Amino acid sequence: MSRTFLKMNGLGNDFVVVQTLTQNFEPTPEEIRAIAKRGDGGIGCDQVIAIDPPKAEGASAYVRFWNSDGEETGACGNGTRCVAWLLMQSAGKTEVAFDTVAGRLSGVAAGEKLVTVDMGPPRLEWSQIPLAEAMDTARVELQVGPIDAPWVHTPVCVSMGNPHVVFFVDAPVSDEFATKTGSLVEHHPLFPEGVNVGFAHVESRDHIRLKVWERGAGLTAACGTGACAAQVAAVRRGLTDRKAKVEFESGALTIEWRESDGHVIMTGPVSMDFAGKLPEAVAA
Ligand SMILES: N[C@H](CCC[C@H](N)C(=O)O)C(=O)O
Repeated sequence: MSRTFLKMNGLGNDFVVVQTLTQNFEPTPEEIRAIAKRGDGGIGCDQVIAIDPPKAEGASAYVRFWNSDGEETGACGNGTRCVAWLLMQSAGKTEVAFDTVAGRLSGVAAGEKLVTVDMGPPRLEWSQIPLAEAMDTARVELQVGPIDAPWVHTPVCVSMGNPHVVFFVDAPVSDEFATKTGSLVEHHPLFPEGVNVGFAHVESRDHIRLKVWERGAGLTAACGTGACAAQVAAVRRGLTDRKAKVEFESGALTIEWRESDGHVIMTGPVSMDFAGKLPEAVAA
């Protein structure tokens, strides 16, 4: 049975979205890698997303995310905006709720191909990131080898349903630095499930410049959950107000760590690139 897909992106962080109306999409890690591969017969993307039929009352779908390395992840902010937009478009609605591994998310239309998503509350406990039990010191100096790091502070760890570590740096970092450092930290023993690595430069109390090395996907053009994590970390450090623009080289998201309920609200664009059919080999 052939499956169609939609190629979408949020600020250049790109996705192959498979919408299954009946039979759930149950790809193997190899099939995900084959889809995500750029060139050589692959479609090419940072994450693969499955929109499956809902499993619970009140949800329009059950959504899963896989990184290009084939591993499933609990959250994907830019992908969540794209899914919310798709579901609202197909239902002719301006709001939607759907379930993910990390819980129920809700989205509302915020303008032409602009979506606001409630990403839920950040998880800040050691065990929720998760961090390795063995290292229970409050201040963990990540010894990541001889790196001419322009960063200032001990990193801050935040989960948005997926693990993030945020380094505050005193100048925006290069792709080369983010790649060298991010790939070292991604599999550091402090993070038993791996980690997404953000490098945040605080420009002002409502503006952060961010670059993210993503777990299982590498350097991406933008990272929605990374933007949420960076803003939560900056508020915790007293560096930004509750609402800020989090800017990537490809564009910006508005992130608010809402005072009233502690939820993180993300607003940003979605783009539809093209539609296609999955190669037979992975269309099972
Ligand atoms: N690009 C996604 C993040 C994917 C996170 C993934 N790399 C993980 O393993 O958690 C975003 O917009 O939030």
